[in-house]
Amino acid sequence: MADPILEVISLTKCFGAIAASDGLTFSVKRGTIHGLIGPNGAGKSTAIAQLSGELQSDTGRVRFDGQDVTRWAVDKRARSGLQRSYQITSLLPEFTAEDNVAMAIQSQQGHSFRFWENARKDNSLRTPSRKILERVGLSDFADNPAMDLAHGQQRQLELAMVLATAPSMLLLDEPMAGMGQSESLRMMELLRPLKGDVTMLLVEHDMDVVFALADMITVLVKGQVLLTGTPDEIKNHPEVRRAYLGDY
Ligand SMILES: Nc1ncnc2c1ncn2[C@@H]1O[C@H](COP(=O)(O)OP(=O)(O)OP(=O)(O)O)[C@@H](O)[C@H]1O
Repeated sequence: MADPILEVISLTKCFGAIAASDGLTFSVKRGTIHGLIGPNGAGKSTAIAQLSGELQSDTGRVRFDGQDVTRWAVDKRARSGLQRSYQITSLLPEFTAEDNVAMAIQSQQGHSFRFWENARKDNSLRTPSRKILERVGLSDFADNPAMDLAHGQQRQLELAMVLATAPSMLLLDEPMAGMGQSESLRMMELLRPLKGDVTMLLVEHDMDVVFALADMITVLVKGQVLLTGTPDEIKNHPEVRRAYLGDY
């Protein structure tokens, strides 16, 4: 069995009287897709924000790749390989798909965009950018401005930008949100082969997607872990069915 790349130990975050995360404990094995599911308000987004470093936890610990990252800021966690997916809002709409990826590579290398016109001609950025666009199925759209891409393609571009930073683990908060069925299927087919190279923690409301992709699933209810198990264990667990899945 693969070793855990991420260990979440008694993680807690309160907003006033609400314990959005209440003693979360689970671990994610390296090279797997791990689903994080639960009803609305269960604390999934809060957990993702605590893991990415956007939210400081009240108590508990996060260990990533053998290091205690509990007090690390977002940037430091990202540089160590623990990355949250980009949001469409971080795309530069007037720049081409390739430019957006090249800038993500450049920012990972710690450069500024000051000499962007020169960087655009730089093969050390162009070649990997093209490769990453190919990996997310956007080769034919490399020269299109991001704003001209369809919604699903913009989500593919977000994925390309986060892959440009060479993450070892991705925190994906509803990567299929706002997508139609065919776009969602496409995204699934893009995520699946990344497994192995990139460990993924996947928050997703679409249970078909979660059950198709995840190796293990953690169910949250009211800020607490109800159960961690394989998709079959989760599907067939009476308490999970009662609390969340209903007649799925
Ligand atoms: N910034 C905040 N201030 C106050 N309460 C918050 C804040 N963020 C989250 N909460 C509360 O914490 C609880 C967990 O919210 P969270 O958004 O993490 O749940 P979720 O499982 O992601 O929900 P959803 O599936 O609806 O996105 C909810 O009761 C929510 O109202």
